[in-house]
Parts: sequence; C-alpha cells; structure tokens
Amino acid sequence: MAPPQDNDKPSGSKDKGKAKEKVIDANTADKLLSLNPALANEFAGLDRNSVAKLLKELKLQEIATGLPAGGKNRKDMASYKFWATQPVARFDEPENAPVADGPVQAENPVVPTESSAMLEGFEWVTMDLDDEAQLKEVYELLTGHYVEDQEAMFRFNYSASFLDWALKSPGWLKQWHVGVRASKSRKLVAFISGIPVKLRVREKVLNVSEINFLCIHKKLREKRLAPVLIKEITRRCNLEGIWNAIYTAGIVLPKPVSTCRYYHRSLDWSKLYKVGFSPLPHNSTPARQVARYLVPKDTKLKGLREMKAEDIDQVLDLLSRYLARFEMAPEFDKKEIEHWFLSRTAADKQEDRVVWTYVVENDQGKITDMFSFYSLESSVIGNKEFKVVKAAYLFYYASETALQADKSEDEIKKDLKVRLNELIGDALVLCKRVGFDVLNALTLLDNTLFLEKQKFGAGDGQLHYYLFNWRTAFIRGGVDENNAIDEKNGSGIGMVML
Ligand SMILES: CCCCCCCCCCCCCC(=O)SCCNC(=O)CCNC(=O)[C@H](O)C(C)(C)COP(=O)(O)OP(=O)(O)OC[C@H]1O[C@@H](n2cnc3c(N)ncnc32)[C@H](O)[C@@H]1OP(=O)(O)O
Repeated sequence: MAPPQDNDKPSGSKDKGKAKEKVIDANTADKLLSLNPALANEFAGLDRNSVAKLLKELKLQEIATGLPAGGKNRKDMASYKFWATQPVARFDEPENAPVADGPVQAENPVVPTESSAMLEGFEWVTMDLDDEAQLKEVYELLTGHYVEDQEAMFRFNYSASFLDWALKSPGWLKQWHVGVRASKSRKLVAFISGIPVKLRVREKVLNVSEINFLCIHKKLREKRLAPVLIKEITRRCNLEGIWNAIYTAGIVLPKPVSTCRYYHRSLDWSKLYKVGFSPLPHNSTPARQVARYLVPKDTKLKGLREMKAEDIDQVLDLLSRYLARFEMAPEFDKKEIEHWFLSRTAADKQEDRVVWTYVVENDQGKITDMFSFYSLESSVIGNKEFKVVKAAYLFYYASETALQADKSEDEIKKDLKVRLNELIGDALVLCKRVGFDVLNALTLLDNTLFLEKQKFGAGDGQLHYYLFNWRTAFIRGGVDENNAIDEKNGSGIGMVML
C-alpha cells in the first residue's frame, strides 16, 4: 500500500513542520497555503485575512501533520466500530506504560472452516494470479478504484507486471489472493491480498502475512465490506497457522506502530508542475525550479553497476547485516533476494520493468553497497496532456559504511551520511536516465541522512505502519513531533512496503 492517499504532493518546504510556534498573520497564511495544496483548495476564493482567521481556529499541529482537524478523533476507540473488536493496540491504552512485546490476543481462536456470508448478489473467489486474465482483472480493479489523493487528482496505477512481482514472492499462497465477484456479471469488485514474510520486530522474529491491495469498487463503498474482507484474509492466514500481520495505510487506525512521512525528489519539475503535483514556491520561478532539480548525466561512484545473479549471496549478506540495525525489518533468504531485487523483465519489454538494483563492487570483487528502486506510476485523473506520473520509489539499500566495527556510532553516522548522499546522488542520475518524473522516499531506513541534501521536498502524505495481533513500543519513523525530518534520532523502520 501507500501514498497518494493523503495528498501526496510535495510542499518543497523544509520547515513545514515547524509551524507550531508561528503566529498566523496574512503572510504566514499565504505561506501555509502554498505548502498545503489541499488547504489552498479549501480556502480558494477567500481573502488573505479571512484565511488567516480561519487558520488560527484550526490546530496548527494538525496542519503540520496533515491529519484532519475534524472527523474521527484518533484517540476515540469507540468510533472504530470494527477495529475496536480486533486484536490490535488501542488508543485508550496508557501512553507511557511499559510495553512487553507479544501477541495482543492471549489465545488463538478456533478458526472457522468456511468463509462468512457475502453481501447478497456477490460471492467470494480465490484469484489465480498465474492466469494472466485474472491478474489483469485485479489490475483493472485497482487502476479504477485504488488509492487516490484527497483531491482525486492522482490514483496509483500498479501495473500487471508490478502485481505479478508484488503478489507472487517466494512462498506465496493462492488462497491469500482474495476476491469478491458480482454473482451475475462475474465482475471483480473487491480484493485483498497477503504474502508471507519473516519479520523481526525488535528481538522477536515472526512469520507474518503482509497485507496489501485492499480495494473495493467505488459503487460498493461504505457498506462495511472492508471489515468482511479483512476478517476473511485473517481467517485464511489463521488456517495456515499465521496469527500476525503487517500492513500500512495513509489513514489513522488503532494504532500505528510507526509513522513515516513521504518525500519527493522532482526529476521533471515542469511536468510535475503542469499536472498539479508540484507547487511553484512563491519566491521562485519555473526556470529556477527546473535548474534546481537538474541531475548530472553520469553517475560518479567507481564500481557501480547493475546487480547480477552472481551477486545474490553477497547482497543477502550485506543487506541482512545492514537491516539488523533497525527495530523492525524483514529477514530475507536467498530466494527472496533474487525475487525482490533481480529484474526478470526481458530486454525487449523494458517498459514493463518493475525493479532496478545497483551494487558497488570494489577492486577485490567485494560488494560494498547496494541500492534499489521500483517503478509505480500514478494516473493523472482528467488531465488532457499527461496520462501518468512516472514515479520511482526508493526500495532497499545497504552500505558497509554503516557496519564499521572499529568506529563509534557518531563516526559511523558521519561517514554514512557522506556515503548515502553519494549513492542516492547516483540513484537520481539512474532514475532520470530511465525516464522517471520523480523519486519518492519515506523517512525510514537511514533516509533522514540524505533527503534534504538530495533536494527531496516534504510531502503531505504520511504512511502509518500497523501490526496485527502484536504489541510493541512505538518505533521512530524518522520525523519528530512536528512532522519534520528527525536526523538526530533517525528511524527504526527497516521494512519497505509496496
Ligand atoms: C493474521 C493475519 C491478519 C490479516 C489482517 C491484518 C489487517 C489488515 C488490515 C487491512 C490493511 C490494508 C492495507 C491496504 O491495502 S491500505 C490501502 C487501502 N485501499 C484504498 O485506500 C483504496 C481505495 N479505497 C477503498 O477501496 C475503500 O475505501 C477501502 C477498502 C479502503 C475501505 O472501504 P470502505 O471505504 O467502503 O469502508 P467500509 O464501510 O467497507 O469499512 C469501514 C471500516 O473499514 C476501515 N478501513 C477503511 N480503510 C481501511 C484501511 N485502509 N485499512 C484498514 N481498515 C480500513 C474503517 O476504519 C472502518 O472501520 P472502523 O473505523 O469502523 O473500525
């Protein structure tokens, strides 16, 4: 899952989250609106002083974090009719009480052998994603009905080759690709999926299911179908002996184990501006923006090359040691490294390509660094000139620089900052070469060390991480209480979700 959900457009501002202590005069109101296109839209047509007055009445923290000022109070468990019944951490638990890691539910329930009743006129199906026609049906459902930004300007457009990659990782189970069809027309109207993942949460390693691509046709919304789908995928996971899950969402549910923020690095600023993704800062010009985001033609790092099959063992070793530094991270095996990082796309089908992985090999043939990114377009809704924004998303990376046994933490951080800026600087060159319009990244892994320097702009979107039936203390998401990059503390999240 993930971004356009909550207004995923870059504000380009570094101090958006610091608005907390600011007095809202007309100038500040102007600035806030330029940072937040959703608010700007809300207040369109009002004069500056009225906007300032209205903004004063809203809680600044909410503006800063992008959370809705009205609506569901995230502390109010009773309003989560479904989630209040599920084995998840709750908002009404004492904030600072010590949290012992472990399941929320003391005993595993008896698992029903049959699916629960479906809405009349609809029925459960198990999708066979080895069948191209069925894969295409899931693709078409998501293309028309999956995650959009708040103003419905962009919608994720996961390609069929992306779904094939994301949903058929090693150990995948057909029965965790759950669909709902209209009984008469046979049209696919809803979907939810899981894939098996070995997840380490602090000291404990769990076999979990990673839940994603929950989608309900727009005509079937707000009929309480989502809880039915969630209960069905839970049942199917339980039948396989899986009692825990990880999932992410742009909305606040009980209760995030971590919250990261989206950042965006423009690669084609003019296009991003024309489609309404990037604003023009009030103190800049289009020409200055274009110049700001130019990237060099060539990469700089010696020994940088695409990952090959022969690199699997070295990449597994390097990435595993690197991810061990985070509080929550997957534990990959060899097959997973091959699946997630080696592109399977034939040379003549590069337009369907999903993942790119690069390694840095030193003179002794040792791989010292790796980075990867994946392709995920967003449809531009109702734009005549541009149909899609071609976005790359930063995936996993690792560097020996983070793993120097003879150095202090501070020294390592300093070195790592330099190294990651080199690596991501080259990643930008490669993304541009492929033809991406933007590189997106969250504040997870060690991203706080390079986002600003590499000119990523703060987005309005947040990504909340959730664990099902597992309690653990909050994990830093790379942002502070004002939603600004927290370079000092970084993030404990080492799990990248699609
Ligand atoms: C052990 C194994 C366990 C496995 C399961 C682990 C849990 C997995 C959990 C799923 C992880 C998914 C990860 C992703 O894929 S996140 C991506 C979600 N997809 C989209 O945003 C696509 C566009 N939107 C839609 O298709 C629909 O609006 C959806 C399907 C999202 C809701 O449909 P609809 O709008 O028609 O609503 P309803 O009347 O049926 O149901 C309302 C109830 O549903 C709760 N709701 C709304 N959105 C979400 C959400 N994103 N995660 C969890 N719960 C959500 C909501 O709070 C309310 O409950 P409560 O507030 O009353 O309590």
